[in-house]
Amino acid sequence: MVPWIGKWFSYPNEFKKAFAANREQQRKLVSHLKETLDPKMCRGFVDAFWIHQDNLEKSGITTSHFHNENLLITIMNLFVAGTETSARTVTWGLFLMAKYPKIQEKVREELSSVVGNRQVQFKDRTELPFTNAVIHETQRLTAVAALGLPHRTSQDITFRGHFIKKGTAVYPFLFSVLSDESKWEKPYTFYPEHFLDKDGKFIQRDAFMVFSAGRRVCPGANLARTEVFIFFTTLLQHFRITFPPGVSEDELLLSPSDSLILNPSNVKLCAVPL
Ligand code: HEM
Repeated sequence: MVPWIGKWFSYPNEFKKAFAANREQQRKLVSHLKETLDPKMCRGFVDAFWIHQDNLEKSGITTSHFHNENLLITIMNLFVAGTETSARTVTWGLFLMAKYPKIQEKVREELSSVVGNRQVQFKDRTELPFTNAVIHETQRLTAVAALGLPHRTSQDITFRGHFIKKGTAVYPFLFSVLSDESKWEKPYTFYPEHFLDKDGKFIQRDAFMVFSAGRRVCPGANLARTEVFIFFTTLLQHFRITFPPGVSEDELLLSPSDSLILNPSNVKLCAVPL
């Protein structure tokens, strides 16, 4: 189902090297922030972490989770989980707008009639059902985090007739629910109508699980929804997204490049100012 995943295991050294380089980059960033820390002026998450750690140490608590290793890993998690996912969702959205110019025009018309020339705000979403449906459909079809993250079974369990031993790593393969033929009218087609009722009103769908579900559902989902909505709509307000000259719409394939967070292959798009 996901043949590219084999490559991750074929090149473990490449993976380890990339991880080590990333870690070194974050370490430098954190050291710089520590050197320039002013406890009276908190600049963000890392400063808040240091200040809290310092307070705990001053009160004699040395066994908390606020230690350097946790800080580094948390920052790496936030960068990986919080930037690639949202950025690639917007990239896919623009890619699909180039591939489906009539849908792009319909989004722009809705934006123009509801928002006009002012800056889009997240609360406008309720008045923009078609645009909202296009963004949801982009996320459904392209499933940037198709594989979810690994979980581990906390006990022996039999699931749909399959015995799974305690401690087994399991992946919530989200692409399966996002393309389930019993849930979606046209699972493999870009079809914003999946999220619209017959009167053109936006509808939520239970099978829309791009952020996974349950206790480990993506904690950044609300931030991601806001970011994706604001970036996508603002770009479409100001630019027409087209293919580069000489590239036909058929050449823009929906198959993603090999990666844990799925990205369109070899995309080059033009943003023409309006
Ligand atoms: C379109 C954007 C995003 C998508 C599609 C997405 C999707 C996901 C998915 C599928 C998971 C795995 C959940 C599971 O284990 O079952 C996850 C986990 C996570 N996401 Fe997101 N995410 C997005 C944006 C963000 C943002 C903006 C942040 C934070 C700034 C974030 C932070 C995290 C973290 C920290 C986890 C791990 C949670 C844990 O291990 O319990 N994500 N995300």
